[in-house]
Amino acid sequence: MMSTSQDIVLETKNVTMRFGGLTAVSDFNIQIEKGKIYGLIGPNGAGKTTCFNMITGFYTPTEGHIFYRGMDITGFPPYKVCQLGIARTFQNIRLFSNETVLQNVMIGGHLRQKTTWWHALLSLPSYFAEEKAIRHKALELLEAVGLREYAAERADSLPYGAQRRLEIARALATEPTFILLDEPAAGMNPQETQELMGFIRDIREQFDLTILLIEHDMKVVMGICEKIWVLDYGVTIAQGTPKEIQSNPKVIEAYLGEEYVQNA
Ligand SMILES: Nc1ncnc2c1ncn2[C@@H]1O[C@H](COP(=O)(O)OP(=O)(O)OP(=O)(O)O)[C@@H](O)[C@H]1O
Repeated sequence: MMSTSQDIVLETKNVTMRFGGLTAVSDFNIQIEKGKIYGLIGPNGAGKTTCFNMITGFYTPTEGHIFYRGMDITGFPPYKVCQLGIARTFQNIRLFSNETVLQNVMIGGHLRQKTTWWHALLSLPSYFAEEKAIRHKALELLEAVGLREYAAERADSLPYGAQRRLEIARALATEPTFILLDEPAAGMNPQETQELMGFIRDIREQFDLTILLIEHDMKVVMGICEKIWVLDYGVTIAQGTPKEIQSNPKVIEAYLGEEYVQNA
């Protein structure tokens, strides 16, 4: 079935990012359908994280436009992008390591908060009611990602795989409809990676999400992505289903290598 514009959660049109003389991303065009898991792959330095930084407002593209549910969000600051329903995680886990697991998730909830700091100063009931609601929601999210029993522990006391899940829980606390995961399997052992794949599918169902992920672990990418975009030196060299990507000669040459094909 053909997708209608309502099915498209995110669309980029000829998005280009230059840093001085370096073109990190060139004419990036993607259309991401609601409810799907998309992958962005390519060699180191290909421009993948730069794409994430443009979509989430950390960088303003030099050229081109980004549309979220039909709205032109090009150049919107990160907090605005987040409030609209786009959340992300980072390649290097960015948790508040001295804070508890629960507090880390509550921070995500605060980004959605309607009452402000002066409500708190004035001790307005609306402030305390909202704090309570954020706490309750954070505990529910921890339950959903299997970390409820660690709520009171320090974030940095968790094993690595659990820290990644916690970072995702914090992103979910901002109530996103679209989530970008930057190398979610990085540093994970095979068992954690296997669990992560199920986890990503579960949160998609449970929170009605659309997902774009960057990942170097091809088992994860080929196992859970419905469509894959391949970048090389900032240029999109291929796009398609896992099957199409795995047999694309340009992708094999630039990224996967003959060895991968023989072992696949
Ligand atoms: N703020 C910046 N200033 C200058 N150059 C940058 C900046 N951010 C990224 N680059 C450059 O843009 C290119 C693309 O980098 P990017 O981090 O997007 O690649 P990547 O595909 O995410 O790589 P990796 O897989 O290693 O994370 C690289 O050459 C990088 O050095």
